Amino acid sequence: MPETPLLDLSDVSVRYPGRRRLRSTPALSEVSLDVLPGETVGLVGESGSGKTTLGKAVLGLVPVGQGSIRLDGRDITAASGRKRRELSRLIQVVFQNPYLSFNPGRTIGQTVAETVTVLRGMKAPQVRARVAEMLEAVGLDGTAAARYPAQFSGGQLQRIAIARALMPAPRLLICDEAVSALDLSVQAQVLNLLADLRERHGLAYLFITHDLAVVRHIADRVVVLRQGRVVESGTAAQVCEAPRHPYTQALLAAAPVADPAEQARRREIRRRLRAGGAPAPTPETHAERAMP
Ligand SMILES: Nc1ncnc2c1ncn2[C@@H]1O[C@H](COP(=O)(O)OP(=O)(O)OP(=O)(O)O)[C@@H](O)[C@H]1O
Repeated sequence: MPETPLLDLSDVSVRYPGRRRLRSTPALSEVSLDVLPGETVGLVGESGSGKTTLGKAVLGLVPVGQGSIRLDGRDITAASGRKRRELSRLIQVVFQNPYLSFNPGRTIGQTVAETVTVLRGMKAPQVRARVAEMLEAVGLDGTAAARYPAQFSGGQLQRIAIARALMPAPRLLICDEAVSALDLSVQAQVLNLLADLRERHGLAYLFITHDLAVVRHIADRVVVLRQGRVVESGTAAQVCEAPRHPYTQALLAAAPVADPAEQARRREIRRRLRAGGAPAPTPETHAERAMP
């Protein structure tokens, strides 16, 4: 029997209020995707394609106009109240900018503790022990709890944001451009940390990014969004190395890369796309070479 998806979106459409109904395009149109337990699904697309809106729909932050969202088989499309609080425990999110994710006047320990205090009603000694455990899980020592955000680098703050998200023992982590603000070497460290946490905690990820190199590195499967619609999906290797849809090919060709040979290949792909011909993807992945 096929495994029940942890997250299952079926024909989900979202339209923001205030947009002119007849003339505007919805932010999401009939999007279907699923994430299996312990799986990493990359969601890619250029700016405005609807990636964040999809994450918000899963988190219940925007209303779903049509379609359904199921978590572990339960319909959560319009969950509210107690059910929504339970879901908040199971689905956590890490955002792009670690500097905006923290209150500068609160210690790291206070900030990391927030989710369990709110969601699980834990007592103080349990909370302190769990904070120390989670900080250690992301590679920081216990003294970090007493310090303030300004005393940490961007990469360390993103580790702390991940520790905070792990506090209530979620099953799904939505990473919305979670490594985009970090420079390449720090990015690689955080990606490795996420892969390691997945092994140890059986976490599943919905990994939202505009960066196909990152997705190639971390995802099992990739879904490509364009103007709120899924244009392509498949394994990370297939989508990143032999994309079928011209939009995915263009995304790949636009991704920055340091290697001159790869740059030449990209120029050729762009030239062919402009000329209306089919680009010829090579089996060699530039994405791996782009990662340190
Ligand atoms: N609060 C909002 N009100 C109205 N329209 C919105 C709102 N948020 C997003 N949109 C619109 O919905 C569409 C999808 O936006 P969304 O932020 O989901 O895209 P994205 O792929 O995450 O882009 P980015 O990578 O720039 O964050 C865009 O046309 C955007 O302008």
